Amino acid sequence: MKIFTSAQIRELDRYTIEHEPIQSIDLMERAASTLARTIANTWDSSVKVVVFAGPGNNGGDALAVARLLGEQGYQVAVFLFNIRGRLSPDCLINKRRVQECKHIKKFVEVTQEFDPPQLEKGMLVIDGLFGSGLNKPLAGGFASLVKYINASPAEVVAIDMPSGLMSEDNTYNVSSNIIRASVTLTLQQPKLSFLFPENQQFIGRLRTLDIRLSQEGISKIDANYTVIEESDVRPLLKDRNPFAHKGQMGHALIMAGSYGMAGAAILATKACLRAGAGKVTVHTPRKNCQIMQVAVPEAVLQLDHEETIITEAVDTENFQALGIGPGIGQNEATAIPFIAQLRRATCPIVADADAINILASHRAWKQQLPKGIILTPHAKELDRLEGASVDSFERLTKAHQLAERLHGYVIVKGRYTAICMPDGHIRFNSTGNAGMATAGSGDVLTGIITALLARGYEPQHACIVGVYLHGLAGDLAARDLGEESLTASDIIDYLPRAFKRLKE
Ligand SMILES: NC(=O)C1=CN([C@@H]2O[C@H](COP(=O)(O)OP(=O)(O)OC[C@H]3O[C@@H](n4cnc5c(N)ncnc54)[C@H](O)[C@@H]3O)[C@@H](O)[C@H]2O)[C@@H](O)CC1
Ligand SMILES: [K+]
Repeated sequence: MKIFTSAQIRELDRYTIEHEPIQSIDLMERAASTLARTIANTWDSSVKVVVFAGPGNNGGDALAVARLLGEQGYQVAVFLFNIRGRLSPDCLINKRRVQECKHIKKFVEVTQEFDPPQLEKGMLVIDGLFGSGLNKPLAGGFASLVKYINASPAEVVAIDMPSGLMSEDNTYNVSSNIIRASVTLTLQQPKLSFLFPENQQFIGRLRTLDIRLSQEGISKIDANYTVIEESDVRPLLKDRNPFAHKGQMGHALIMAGSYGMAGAAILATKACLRAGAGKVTVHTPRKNCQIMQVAVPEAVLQLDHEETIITEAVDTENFQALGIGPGIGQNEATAIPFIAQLRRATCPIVADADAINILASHRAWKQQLPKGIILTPHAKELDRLEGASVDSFERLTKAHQLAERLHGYVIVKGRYTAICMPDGHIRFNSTGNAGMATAGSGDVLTGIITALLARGYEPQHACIVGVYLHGLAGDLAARDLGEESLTASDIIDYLPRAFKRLKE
């Protein structure tokens, strides 16, 4: 699913109007009837409704919703804010329709002073002040109105977006001047800012309503942001040739673990095997020998000369992929061979966890990373690598600039894991759950992506399939076990089911 910017939403709007064709006022009516139907399915007509409408098309939607609910027997009070004496054409038409509607008993057009209505518990506020046309943070009277609504005990339904929230960049926004909705009914597709954790407090429960904007227009507009869906992943999966032998299924090298962190190596290796690699070799410190042999008998061990840390860079000629970093620590004796290893590797690489921390403390090394490398930081690791960010948008921007600079892939892990491609595209994962916020979950992802690379997936496909499978395995595990008790090992155990589901 594509995520459009506000400029692209306007473009799509115009495309739909021109090519369907449909009058813009009728498109607004279509959106409003879907909104009103959704509201009526959740709240019956005993609820008192207060509608706050702004001067643009978001306000137009809200006025149309007010009329439609009024016609269905809801008691609706409407406040239209027309401070500048200028309404969008469709907002103006809907203002007249509300004024002519005998079911609306209270309609107030606010041009100067505003005497706010009492908002009580059990009332429903419909927020149609601003949507995707907001061009700067709210201030003055609108900011006071937002604070008034937020302080009230009434439930708030936001139309398209919580008013005050920007579709993309909220870095310089003022959070107290943004509506905190209990439900957001967004039109056609979620906005970029909805994917960020710090904005969940404004959005509440999100529902995306299909208002049938032109499918042709949607496919023509090139979106920088997309959300990965199952239908995107299925066609990418490789078949296993019935005549295959293990030598053709990819030989992966995992460089992981230090003494006390053997678990990271075990998880990455197991995940790599479960994600379909034909053979997996693990390079790990000597002291991990026994535990690795017992925990993952399928893997081949390549022991470092050192007892407790990794101190060698090795030949990768016989491997089709290298996964490096989980649990390796940040000892300087590991860091030096680590960068040598990256330079020396002849196969695709996934670098995770301590690999990223080492890069963060050796800034100059970032320039030496091989093209096509896949880095998988979580938010904190990315902050260490690229400097702290004030919010998720800024962090995403840094990640995407890093991917462009490296000609590589930066996977920022989180609720909607973002894969930043070297060409500037960003793909968000839709699978996964809060249960996966648990130690070792990242090591599992490293193992999965390494396996896919070894199997011969293109790096961008390995990233997409990898994050999707990882999240899906977590979701299937959580369905059976619940989120609270989920462990990284459970994600590995459910990988077979995730594959099966995608191959069905
Ligand atoms: N393609 C779609 O998805 C459709 C969108 N529609 C609605 O149209 C909305 C977008 O409408 P508009 O583009 O008219 O934009 P908005 O209604 O979000 O706001 C635009 C108005 O707000 C003013 N404004 C912007 N920032 C302000 C600020 N900080 N303080 C005070 N005033 C400010 C602008 O000058 C303009 O008058 C969507 O959010 C949605 O609700 C629907 O009508 C149907 C189709
Ligand atoms: K709104």
